[in-house]
Amino acid sequence: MDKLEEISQLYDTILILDFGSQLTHLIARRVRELGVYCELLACNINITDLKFKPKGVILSGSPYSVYEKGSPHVDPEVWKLNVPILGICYGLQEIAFTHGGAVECHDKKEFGHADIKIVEESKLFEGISTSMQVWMSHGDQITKLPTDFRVVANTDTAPFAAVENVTEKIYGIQFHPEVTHTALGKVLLKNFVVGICGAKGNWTMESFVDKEIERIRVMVGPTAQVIGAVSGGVDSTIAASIMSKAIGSRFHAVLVDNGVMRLNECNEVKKRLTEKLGINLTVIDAADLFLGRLKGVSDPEKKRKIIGNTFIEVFEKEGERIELEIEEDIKKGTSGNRGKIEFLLQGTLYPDVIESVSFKGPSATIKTHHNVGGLLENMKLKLIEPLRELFKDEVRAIGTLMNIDEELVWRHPFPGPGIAIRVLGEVTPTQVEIARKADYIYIEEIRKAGLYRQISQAYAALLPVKAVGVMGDARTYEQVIALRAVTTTDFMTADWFPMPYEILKKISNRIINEVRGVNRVVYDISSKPPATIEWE
Ligand SMILES: Nc1ncnc2c1ncn2[C@@H]1O[C@H](COP(=O)(O)OP(=O)(O)OP(=O)(O)O)[C@@H](O)[C@H]1O
Ligand SMILES: O=c1[nH]c(=O)c2[nH+]cn([C@@H]3O[C@H](COP(=O)(O)O)[C@@H](O)[C@H]3O)c2[nH]1
Ligand SMILES: NC(=O)CC[C@H](N)C(=O)O
Ligand SMILES: [Mg+2]
Repeated sequence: MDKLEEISQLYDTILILDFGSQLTHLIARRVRELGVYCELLACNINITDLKFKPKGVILSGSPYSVYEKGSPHVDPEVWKLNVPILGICYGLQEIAFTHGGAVECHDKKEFGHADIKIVEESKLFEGISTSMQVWMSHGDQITKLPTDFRVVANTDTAPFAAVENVTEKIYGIQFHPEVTHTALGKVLLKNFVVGICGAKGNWTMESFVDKEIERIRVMVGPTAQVIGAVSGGVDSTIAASIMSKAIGSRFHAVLVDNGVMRLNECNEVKKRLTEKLGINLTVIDAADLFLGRLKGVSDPEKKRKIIGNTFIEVFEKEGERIELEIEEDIKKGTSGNRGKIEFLLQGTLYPDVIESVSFKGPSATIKTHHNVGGLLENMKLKLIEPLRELFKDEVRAIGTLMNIDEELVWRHPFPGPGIAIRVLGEVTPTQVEIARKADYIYIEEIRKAGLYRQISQAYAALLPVKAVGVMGDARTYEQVIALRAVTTTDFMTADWFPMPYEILKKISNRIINEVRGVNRVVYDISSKPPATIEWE
């Protein structure tokens, strides 16, 4: 493999092994916040398959019990890596269980806040006084410490709240430093990652962009070409800018108009990408194809699958068209340094990757994200995903660094299946038009009120119900628009936004007056979970 192919070969990397805890991605967030690069992989990977030598390893928590049949365990090779290892909760229990200690279900469970007493000096607790408030979530406990380990901290109910074997460089804590409820959790993680592992905090977005451009150039080589799925969303736009900087006109950006984009979206995206970013974007009008296939379909999952598959089809066709064009040029000798299309660019982010690394396979399917990753299996193109290792806020930081318009960088995410999953029930051109107009007014008013940046995502959905109203003294029997606005950092959980009444009043008035077919507007006050951000 080329030396530049893996980001993990360029930065000091902490390896996080995931045992399936809901909190594992937070460990990754916290380590990245320290400026240290980390990768999250399934707990049962073969250590010999690792493409890099980590500076340290963190073992996550888990819903399982180490002693239960079928519970997940690490490849024992991990203990021979000779780098520091930190076990968190289940991770600690895994250390005890595999090193001759004992773990049992305990009648005193600890959920929530606890105070630990630090009873021994330890590098892990450097800069932290003799006690610390932590957040616990466990029902099992170590009942026998392996030999050569010592207790560093305890609580009234957990005698082994923190343990270590300094010679073997193995550390374990029963509490969760990755959650903000453990106030000094970040200090502890820094002590481990920087102090004990010696990882350099050189994971900055400046260095990332330069190295990524260089990595892409090496990967693509001097003549190959790249086709890119670009939606105008922040992820694919920034991926496209990086690609364009790396290989210039050998990059072909393609936007598919699937007939369920927002009002004026395709034109605006084309304008923005061409004028502001110098990216050559082809818009393919496939609206009729998509809407034709969606006719008569009201099941949300079916809609998503139809759209996902049609995306692939349209994309492949466009790839073939560009290929033919290039072949002609090659025959005529006018291709310059243009070779064949060998790569496909996508705006995939790390959360998408994380969802598929769990040791027990992807978590329960709640929604099939129209995932262009599905292209992988039967495509001859190799994938390039420059942002695959990044979280959304890191992508936004890159956008700011690259001087990309603030408006674009802070754009609310827009799902690939677009308005089709915001028109509940059957998607017809008329229904799409109603939702589109209402959405436009909604977002316009949010912007006017200066609230756009405070909200993480907002949109209007069209409900498949009719309600009675009275307009101009006449009875109406029309549809209902639901307004959704949420705040969130990671889009995995979200709160509904407390929209000021005055603004709601204005929006409701405008939608009912300006959008034919709507006589009621409601505001969605459900958080995620139990609801989700999109209605379908
Ligand atoms: N209409 C489209 N045309 C071409 N590619 C698309 C389209 N919609 C989505 N994609 C592709 O699917 C990927 C995933 O979509 P997603 O909405 O998650 O990301 P995004 O649109 O780049 O950013 P954002 O999350 O901010 O909307 C995009 O990065 C892009 O590669
Ligand atoms: O590109 C996408 N393709 C999809 O199929 C898709 N489904 C949901 N989303 C976006 O994901 C975030 C979480 O949405 P949910 O709470 O509805 O699952 C929100 O930001 C949603 O807009 C999608 N994005
Ligand atoms: N949060 C965890 O890792 C819990 C580990 C184990 N399931 C317990 O209850 O103790
Ligand atoms: Mg999008």
